[in-house]
Amino acid sequence: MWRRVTSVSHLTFAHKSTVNKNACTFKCWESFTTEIPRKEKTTYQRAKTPFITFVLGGPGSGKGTQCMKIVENFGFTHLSAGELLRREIASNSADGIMILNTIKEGKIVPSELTIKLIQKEMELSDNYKFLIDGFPRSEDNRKAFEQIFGAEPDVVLFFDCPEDEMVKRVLNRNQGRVDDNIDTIKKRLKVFTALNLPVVNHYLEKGKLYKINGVGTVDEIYKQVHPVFSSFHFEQVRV
Ligand SMILES: Nc1ncnc2c1ncn2[C@@H]1O[C@H](COP(=O)(O)OP(=O)(O)OP(=O)(O)O)[C@@H](O)[C@H]1O
Ligand SMILES: O=c1ccn([C@@H]2O[C@H](COP(=O)(O)O)[C@@H](O)[C@H]2O)c(=O)[nH]1
Ligand SMILES: [Mg+2]
Repeated sequence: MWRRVTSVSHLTFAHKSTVNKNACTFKCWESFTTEIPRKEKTTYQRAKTPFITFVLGGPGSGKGTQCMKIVENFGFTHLSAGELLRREIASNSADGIMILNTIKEGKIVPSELTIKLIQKEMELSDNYKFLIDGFPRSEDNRKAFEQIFGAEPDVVLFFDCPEDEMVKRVLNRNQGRVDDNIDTIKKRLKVFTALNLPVVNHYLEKGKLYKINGVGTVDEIYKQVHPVFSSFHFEQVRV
């Protein structure tokens, strides 16, 4: 069993690629001063450091669907940024109307607001493995996250899917989302190309990107995803 601490203003992430080591002010885990080599046989649970995965891809590329399978197999906590924003709208928060209008337009909510919601969920969680789905959506999002958390992600998954397939899936989704209509989808695709692809390229250049072919059945796609996480030797929930 590992120990949690309640205040971390004096602590830092024991993270390989820390950007701003003193920026982490949220409740997290006792950190080690020695660096943990990636993919060694030691489990990350013993390492007690947050393991952060960004899950990227266009609208309808299958991020949420694959996240469910990763949770099931590797015990991650799934944080969908879009879902957190929709929850904020539903709770009639002060920012609700602004978030709703932004989502209807397929635009991006200010970074600090989204990061605040993600940070709150991470604080509430006892887990150390996080899937952050649909974030960062822009270079501004990415830089703000790295500044505030003082850390970069360990893994970035990118679901690569043709636009016509993504449009088809979103229009068939049937979950009553205000942005699942052809007008908003077109806007979201433009925003994805203009603002999200630069983030994908950034992590490609950093060697952190795992590009997954997002076409095929859910299980066929997951076959590409599973080895990404098994290579880290987590204590698996289910094989
Ligand atoms: N491989 C697949 N083949 C066919 N349909 C799929 C596949 N993966 C997911 N879907 C379906 O496509 C729709 C979109 O998938 P999902 O919600 O996982 O995408 P997403 O990337 O999270 O989208 P968004 O960014 O809009 O939240 C869902 O209805 C889902 O059931
Ligand atoms: O980091 C984020 C994530 C999402 N948004 C807004 O929400 C919608 C829906 O997001 P999904 O990931 O598809 O659920 C997205 O189009 C953005 O408008 C955001 O602003 N920032
Ligand atoms: Mg989703």
